Amino acid sequence: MNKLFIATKNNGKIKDFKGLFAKYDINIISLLDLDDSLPDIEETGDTFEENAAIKAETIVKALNIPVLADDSGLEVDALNGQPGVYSARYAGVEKDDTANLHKVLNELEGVPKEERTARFVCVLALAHPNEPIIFKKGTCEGTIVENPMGENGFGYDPIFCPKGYNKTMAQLSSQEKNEISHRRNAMIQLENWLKNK
Ligand SMILES: O=c1nc[nH]c2c1ncn2[C@H]1C[C@H](O)[C@@H](COP(=O)(O)OP(=O)(O)OP(=O)(O)O)O1
Ligand SMILES: [Mg+2]
Repeated sequence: MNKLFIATKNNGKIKDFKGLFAKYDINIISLLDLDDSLPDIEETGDTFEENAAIKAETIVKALNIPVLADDSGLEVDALNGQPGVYSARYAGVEKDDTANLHKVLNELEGVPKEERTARFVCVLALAHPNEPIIFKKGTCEGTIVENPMGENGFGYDPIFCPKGYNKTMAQLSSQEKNEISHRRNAMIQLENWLKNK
């Protein structure tokens, strides 16, 4: 079976990718499968593309294998696109999903439903040793609800209602999320690019 290394430590992303890659019979491996010999990767970029490139290229250099990386986040229109690239550390502490989503809800207190539009963004970077890196982007439009609902998914899923749905992303099954998500839409772009290469 073919293997693909994804430069992430996020279990939620890994679960999404396992679903998205299932039809290809590709075995997903990630930073969670390595011992702690690699230092933590600092995401110092100002854009999703920069951070995705940092993650992918760091691991290509370390392991000399092809690597896929995902940098993603939530853009809230009433907050001028915040938390954006800072989504994982919006409330200050790195990767505290609950604190992060409550900060968004607090910032949006009193903002009426029609002004609570937002989107998830996912930039995938595919890097090979000695080849140019490629980027593909996917989005998923929706609105921010008033109270967290649902237990599935990760991150901001409990407060994000995808357009055309009456429930949050965390109330969808992982299969349903994978039919509409920003990650899936970026994957479609990547698949099309690889097919026509
Ligand atoms: O499908 C999603 N459903 C809900 N929330 C999501 C999703 N996709 C990204 N997000 C949020 C989580 C985190 O707050 C930030 C990603 O930050 P980001 O740096 O790309 O990922 P991360 O630090 O969790 O893992 P890693 O860098 O090891 O891949 O956006
Ligand atoms: Mg990160």
